[in-house]
Amino acid sequence: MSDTQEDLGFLSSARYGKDLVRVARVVRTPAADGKPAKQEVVEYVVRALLEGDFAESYDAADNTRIVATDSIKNTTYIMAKVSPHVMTPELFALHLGTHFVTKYSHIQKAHIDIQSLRWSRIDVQDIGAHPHSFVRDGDEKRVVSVVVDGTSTDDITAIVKSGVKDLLVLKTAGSSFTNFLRDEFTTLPEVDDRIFSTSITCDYTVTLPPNIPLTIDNLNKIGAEVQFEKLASTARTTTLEVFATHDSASVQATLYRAAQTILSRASSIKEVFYSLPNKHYMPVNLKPFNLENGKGREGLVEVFEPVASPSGLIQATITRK
Ligand SMILES: O=c1[nH]c(=O)c2[nH]c(=O)[nH]c2[nH]1
Repeated sequence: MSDTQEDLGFLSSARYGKDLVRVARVVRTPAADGKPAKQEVVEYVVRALLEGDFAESYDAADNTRIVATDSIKNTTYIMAKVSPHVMTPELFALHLGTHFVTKYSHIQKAHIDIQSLRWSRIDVQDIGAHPHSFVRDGDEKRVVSVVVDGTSTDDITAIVKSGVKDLLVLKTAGSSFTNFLRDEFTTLPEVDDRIFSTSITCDYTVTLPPNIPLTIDNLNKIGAEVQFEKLASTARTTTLEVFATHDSASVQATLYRAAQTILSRASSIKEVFYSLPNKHYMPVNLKPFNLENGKGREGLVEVFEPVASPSGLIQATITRK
């Protein structure tokens, strides 16, 4: 199709960048003051997308203001080498995003998403946590989503969301589902005992300190004030604790309780979003084999068929009042 065709639409939004940039960073601390040498590693999957004044690359095939996605990828690797904040994904994302909007005057916003994969230290008998050997500790990822906005002529601003995804949990008691709407479309029996399993996605929105302007030089101060690692640990631990201990009337009610508990434990979190698939475990009918598989309170179900699909999907955002 020719570019001389009449435009019927206008470019109402656009962003571009590099996705799935995989980078691992090792930090080595030599032995000193009687302490043994230690190494740390992070492994990230980064998406960096830019917004700005480059409409002409779409509507006039003019690339002169396009920072190549290849350069965006290179920037990610360079930052992984030079950024003092690389080991904390929120600060690394803020560094990368602030870099793009300050270096290029025609770039207004940077959307930086990072998934941090789990490398946990290997526990060795008689040694404890190994100084430089790690194990992939499950599918769970720590996720960070940062939008750095340099549109204003005043301060640069940012929205920082953090959380987890693919955190798979299951409980074999303490979950029921009763009193739901019944009509001619309903076949689901009420159950006062069931398996509750979900793969947790949680995103919480962090309030950045209003008195510290967002600049690359201020990232240390911002990090010290917000304590992103502590927030991540609070959100994860609280999510798991509430899942384990809440007497669940529904996925909805447990989601709500977990979010409220996070808000009560972390004053710098202003909003919590959860996405919880209800991964169904169906009781297997063993009657054809003259076997009981649960009946009433006395005989609880013992054999289940885990069902991959369909699943329920329960989502909500709880915002601090
Ligand atoms: O916790 C639940 N919430 C629902 O909305 C629902 N719907 C359903 O069929 N089972 C469940 N479980």
